[in-house]
Amino acid sequence: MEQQAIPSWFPNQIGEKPVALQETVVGCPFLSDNPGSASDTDSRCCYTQQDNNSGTVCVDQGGGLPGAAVQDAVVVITGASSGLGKECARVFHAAGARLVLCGRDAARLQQVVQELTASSAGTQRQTYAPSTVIFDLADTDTVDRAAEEILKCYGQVDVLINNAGISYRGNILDTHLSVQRDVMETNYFGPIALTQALLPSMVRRRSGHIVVISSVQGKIAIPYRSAYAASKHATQAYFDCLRAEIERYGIPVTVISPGYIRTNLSLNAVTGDGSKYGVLDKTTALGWDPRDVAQAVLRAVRQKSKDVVLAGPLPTVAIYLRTLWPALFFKLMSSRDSQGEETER
Ligand SMILES: NC(=O)C1=CN([C@@H]2O[C@H](COP(=O)(O)OP(=O)(O)OC[C@H]3O[C@@H](n4cnc5c(N)ncnc54)[C@H](OP(=O)(O)O)[C@@H]3O)[C@@H](O)[C@H]2O)C=CC1
Ligand SMILES: CCCCCCCCCCCCCCCC(=O)OCC(=O)COP(=O)(O)O
Repeated sequence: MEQQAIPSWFPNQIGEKPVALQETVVGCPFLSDNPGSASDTDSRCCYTQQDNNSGTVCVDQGGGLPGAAVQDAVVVITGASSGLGKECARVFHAAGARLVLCGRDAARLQQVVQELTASSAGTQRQTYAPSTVIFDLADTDTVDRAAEEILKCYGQVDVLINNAGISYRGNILDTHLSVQRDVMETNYFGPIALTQALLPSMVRRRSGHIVVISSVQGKIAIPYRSAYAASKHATQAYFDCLRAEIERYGIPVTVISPGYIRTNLSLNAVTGDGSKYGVLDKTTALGWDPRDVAQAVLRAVRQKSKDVVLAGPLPTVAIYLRTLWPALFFKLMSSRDSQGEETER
């Protein structure tokens, strides 16, 4: 089994085009038609997800399903200063949520608040000026204080969206252990600390919803992403445990695992010595439009989805392969390694 040769026709490309840009559309036929159309009412995106009740994999065609109300809900979004977090802020704000936006940079968050407030002018729906709470998720000691501040904003949290995160580029041999630890602090310990700090108030109210933005790399591990993939695998595991433990309180847990998204993630990634990578990778530049991913997050919240994978056909097959034919998956990953890091960009 381990020695199996890879057929020459086998897809061998890690940075495949996302669904939105693919000719053969599997995930979301409407994304490529409407790059600028992301809006609260445009819920045609279809994607693979775990059905809320049966837990079976289904393709959600959107529309029609009864959903949880977002109007007036208190929604906390970490990493709201840029990328997916900022777009989530836009769609939840437009849907009438009372937002608490979190990040490390007060000025950038204030800029988001101003943009959202300006965008509300003339809209019919009741919208709210967002609040902000500034803290560093990697400094878990400050997270309890931040959670108190968050709770003070509206006295409750209805939806916590753990979105903030950082990526990594490097080979394990040259990576300092401190870098592995730092990525875990931001991507894993920070979000779980915040979740655990806010959870008791949700349990007391028998109400709330925990969402985490993981990644396809929470389901499969690819070369040169050890710190990132490990942090996302840990995230998946923790929130799967949490889902089972808190279902009895009526608090759903949603894990969202996107493929590449067009954001600053690769620019902000850290390398093996802790320095900034600073490159906009091709895979990132050609990734999903963050507005469309934010719409999918809104839908997942409304539908109380348990597990949503937003990925094109190759990553989707890779996820199944990892479980059903691991030897072939490992062979493919080693073949990526032998071609060098360039293949992941
Ligand atoms: N882009 C992609 O291809 C994919 C992204 N994801 C996930 O999406 C999420 C959002 O990333 P994305 O928008 O792409 O990337 P960005 O780099 O654009 O945004 C990351 C956000 O996280 C915040 N952040 C980073 N470190 C910390 C910290 N220590 N404390 C508090 N906030 C922090 C940043 O805020 P600031 O620096 O202002 O403090 C920023 O708002 C991440 O969890 C990422 O893993 C998942 C799959 C694919
Ligand atoms: C019979 C057909 C078999 C096809 C199997 C081919 C296997 C191809 C491997 C595909 C790997 C896809 C990796 C996708 C990674 C991804 O989408 O990551 C999302 C991120 O979080 C991006 O973060 P990064 O920092 O890595 O940019």
